[in-house]
Amino acid sequence: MKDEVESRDDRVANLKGLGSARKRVEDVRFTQGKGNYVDDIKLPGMLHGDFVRSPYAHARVKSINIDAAMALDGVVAVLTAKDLEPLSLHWMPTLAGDKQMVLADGKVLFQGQEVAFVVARDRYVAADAVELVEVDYEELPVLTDPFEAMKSDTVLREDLEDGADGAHGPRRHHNHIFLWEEGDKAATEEVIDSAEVVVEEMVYYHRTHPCPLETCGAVASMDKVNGKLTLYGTFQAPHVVRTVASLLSGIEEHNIRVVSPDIGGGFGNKVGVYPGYVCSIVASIVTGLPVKWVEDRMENLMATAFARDYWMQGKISATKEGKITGLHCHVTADHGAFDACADPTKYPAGFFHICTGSYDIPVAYVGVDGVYTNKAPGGVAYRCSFRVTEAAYFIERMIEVLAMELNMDAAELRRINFIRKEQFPYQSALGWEYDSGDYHTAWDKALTSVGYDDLRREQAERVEAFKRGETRKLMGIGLSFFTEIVGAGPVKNCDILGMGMFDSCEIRIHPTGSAIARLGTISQGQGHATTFAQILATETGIPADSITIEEGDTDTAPYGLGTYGSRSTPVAGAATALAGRKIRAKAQMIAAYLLEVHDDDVEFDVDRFVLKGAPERFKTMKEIAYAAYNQAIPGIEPGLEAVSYYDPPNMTYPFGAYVCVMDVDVDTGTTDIRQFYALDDCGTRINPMVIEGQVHGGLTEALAIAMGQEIAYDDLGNCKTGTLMDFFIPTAWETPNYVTDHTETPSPHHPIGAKGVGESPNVGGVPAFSNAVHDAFRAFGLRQAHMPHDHWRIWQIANDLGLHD
Ligand code: PCD
Ligand SMILES: [Cu+]
Repeated sequence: MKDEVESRDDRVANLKGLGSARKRVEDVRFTQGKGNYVDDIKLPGMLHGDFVRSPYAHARVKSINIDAAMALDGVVAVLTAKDLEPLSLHWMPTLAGDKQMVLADGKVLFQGQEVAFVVARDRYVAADAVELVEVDYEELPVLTDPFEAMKSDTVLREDLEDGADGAHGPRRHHNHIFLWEEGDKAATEEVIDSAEVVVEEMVYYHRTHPCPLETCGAVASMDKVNGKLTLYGTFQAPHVVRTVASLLSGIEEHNIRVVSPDIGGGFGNKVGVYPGYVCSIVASIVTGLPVKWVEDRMENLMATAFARDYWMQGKISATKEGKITGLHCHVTADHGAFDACADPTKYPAGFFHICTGSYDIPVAYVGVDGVYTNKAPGGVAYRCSFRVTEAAYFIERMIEVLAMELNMDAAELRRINFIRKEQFPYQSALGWEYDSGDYHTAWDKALTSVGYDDLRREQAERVEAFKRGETRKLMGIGLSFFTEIVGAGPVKNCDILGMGMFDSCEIRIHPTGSAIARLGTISQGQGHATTFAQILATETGIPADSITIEEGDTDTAPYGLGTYGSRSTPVAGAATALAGRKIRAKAQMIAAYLLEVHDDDVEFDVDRFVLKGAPERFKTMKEIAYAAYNQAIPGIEPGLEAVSYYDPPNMTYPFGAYVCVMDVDVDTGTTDIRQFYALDDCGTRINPMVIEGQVHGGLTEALAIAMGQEIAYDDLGNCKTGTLMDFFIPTAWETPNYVTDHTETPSPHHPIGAKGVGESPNVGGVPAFSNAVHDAFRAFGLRQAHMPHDHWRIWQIANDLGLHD
C-alpha cells in the first residue's frame, strides 16, 4: 500500500498545489506547434473578409463604387454602411457608452477607419478586391491635438452635435466627451495655495499600443438550418461578446456560441468589440457560409485599440520637511474618434484615481476631460488595470520633481510619505480602500538589495568626473514604488455594459478521482491551465496533474467577465477556491459516512479526510470520489460537482518596489541598463515560476513603452508608426537581465489571500525606466521630459541642457 508509507511531505509535493513552481502545462502544446489559434480554424466553404480603410484622418465619404470589386472573380460580397443600416448595425455601442461606426457612415474620422468589407473565396482575392473599391473622399480639417480640438470650430462627431449630454454627463464643447471628477477640489486648492512648498508639472504619458503577437480576428459561422451562430475569436471576454452579439443581432443568446481558442497575447487589445467581428457575423448571415476575418499587423497598429494618451497636469504640495499635504491633477485624455475606452461603465477614466499612489496624502482632487480627435479609438488597459499605469507614472514623476524642489533624496521622500503598515485597510483621499500592504519593509528590502547608498555615491562621483571631462556617460537611478488596484470587482460599483463584474468556476470530479474545471476567464498566455489547477489541488486534495482547466467556450464555461485588469486571480481565482471548498464540504460528509463516524469527527489533511485523533483511519479523495458515484449514501445526492460565482467585496492592491540603474551616453543618447531589480508583493503566490514569467514579460513591455514605443501621428493625422519598422518591440538585445524578488502580504478578503500580478510590472516598470533617464540628468536641472525616451529624445535633453557645448 504505497499510500500508507508515503510521507506527508510527499503527498503535499504530489499535489503541486499552491506555492509550487509547477511547469506550465500549456507549453507542451505551444512549443510543439500544436496551439489552436483563430487563424488555425478552417471551416468547410469558409470565406475571407478584408477591409477597405480610409487613407484620410478626416474626410467626407461622397460615394463608394463597388462595381469593379464585385466583378473580380471570387468576390462574393462587398458590404458598406448602406447594407448594415437596415439591420441597425452600421453603428455599434462601445464599452464606454459611446457609439462607433462599424463602416464609414457619411464620413471617416481616423486614418485606417473601416469603410467597406470585402468578402471573397480567398484571402488574396479579398485583398485584391479592396484595391478595386473606389471611394470618393472630400478632405476635412484634421485635429490631432486634444487641446486644439477643444478650441476648434471643426465638429468631429456630427452625430452628437445636438446632444449636449454624453454618457458621462454634460459636454462643454462639440469635441468634448466628458468631465469626470473625484475628490475635494476646494479643500485641495486651499491646501495647495497655502502650502510651504508646491511643484507643478505637466506629465505626458504618450499614446502606445498593446501590439500582441497574434493580431485580432474572428470566424463567424451561421448555421441557418438550426438557427445557431458560432463565433470564434480572439476575445478576452467571450461571454460579454455573446451577450452583446445577441443584443445587437436579435439572435437569442442560447443560439450563440462564442469560443476563444488559444490566444497569442491580449494585453487589453482584445477586450473591446471591433467592426471586423460585426462584419464577419453579418457576412456569414448574408452568405450562409463561415467568414473569417484576421487583421494584419498594420491594421492592428493603426485601427485597433490604442492605450494611454493622457496629458496629466499635476500640483503637489508639501511641508519643508517633505511631508506631502495635497495633490491636484487635471487630465486631458485624448480618446480619438470614438470613446471606445475599456473601463468599468461608471469609471470613464478607469481607476485613475489611484493616483495618490502609495502615499498617505490627506487631500486630493482629480478631474479628467475626455476629448475627441482624429485618431484611432480605444483607450485599453495595455497591461494595467484601467489607467492605473498612467496614475502610477504621474505620481512617481511628481514625487521625483518634488524631491528635486526640496533638494531631498527621492527614496527618503517616498519613505516618509508611505502609508504605514498599521494604517491598512487604508482609506485614500480619492475614495479607495487599500486592503493590505507593508511598503516600508518592501522598500527597505529593495534598497538594501541594490546597495542604494553605494549607487548614490558612485553616481555623485560620476557627475564630478563628467564635469572634469573624464567621461561622457551619466548614471541614472530610477526609483519606483507602486500600488496597483486589480480584481474588478465589486458588482455594486463595477459593471461592463450593465453586466456586473463577478466571475465563476465550475468543477466536476470524475469517479476515478480526476477532474475538469471551467472558468469564466480566458488565458491569453498567462498560464491559467497551470495555476487554477494548483488552487484546486490545495482545496480538494486532487493533484493538479489530474485536473483539466478549460476556459473560453461559452457553451460549456459558466458566465464570467473575462480576463483583463489582472482580475482572474482576484475574482475567478476566488471562485475557484470556493468551488473547491464546496467539493470538500460534500467530500467530508461522504468520508464520514464511509468511516461510519459523525461529519465533525473527520478533518481534511492534504489529499484525504482522516479521523480526528486516529489519522491511520482515513479516506482519500480518490476513494471519496469513487464512492460519490458508486454508493447509495443516505441523504446525499450522487455525484461530486460544484459551481461558484464570486462577487469580490473589494479589489486587491498589489504593490512593488523597483529600481533601475542605467548609464546614459550624453553624446549619442543611447542607454545601457546595468541592473533592474523588481520586488513584487501579490499576496499569496500561487506559482512563483509563473509569477516570475509574468514579471519578466511586463517589465519588457514597460521597457518598450518608456524607451521607444509610441503611436505617433503627423499633422494630417497619418499614423507614422504603423509597422514594426517604426513601432518599437524590444528583442533579447535591448532587454536587460531582471532580478526579481518578493514580499508576501496576503489580501485579507480573498479566500486564499492572492492578489493579481500580471499588470504590476508594467505599472511599476514604466516609472522606474523613465525615472532612471530623468535621474541621470537631475544634477543638471532636468525636471520633466516626455516619454518615450528614445536615443534621439535623450540626445535632445542633453542638448537642451547645454551638455553638448
Ligand atoms: N498571486 C498570484 C497572482 C497571479 N498568479 C498567476 O499569474 C498569472 C496572472 O495572474 P493575474 O495577475 O490574475 O492576471 P490575469 O487576469 O490572469 O491576466 C491578465 C493580465 O495578464 C498579463 N500577462 C499576460 N501574459 C501573457 N503571456 N499574455 C498576455 O496577453 C498577458 N496579458 C497581461 C495583461 S494585460 Mo490587460 O488585458 O491590459 O487589462 S490584464 C493582463 C496567472 O496565471 C495567475 O495564476 C500567481 O501565480 N499568483
Ligand atoms: Cu490602464
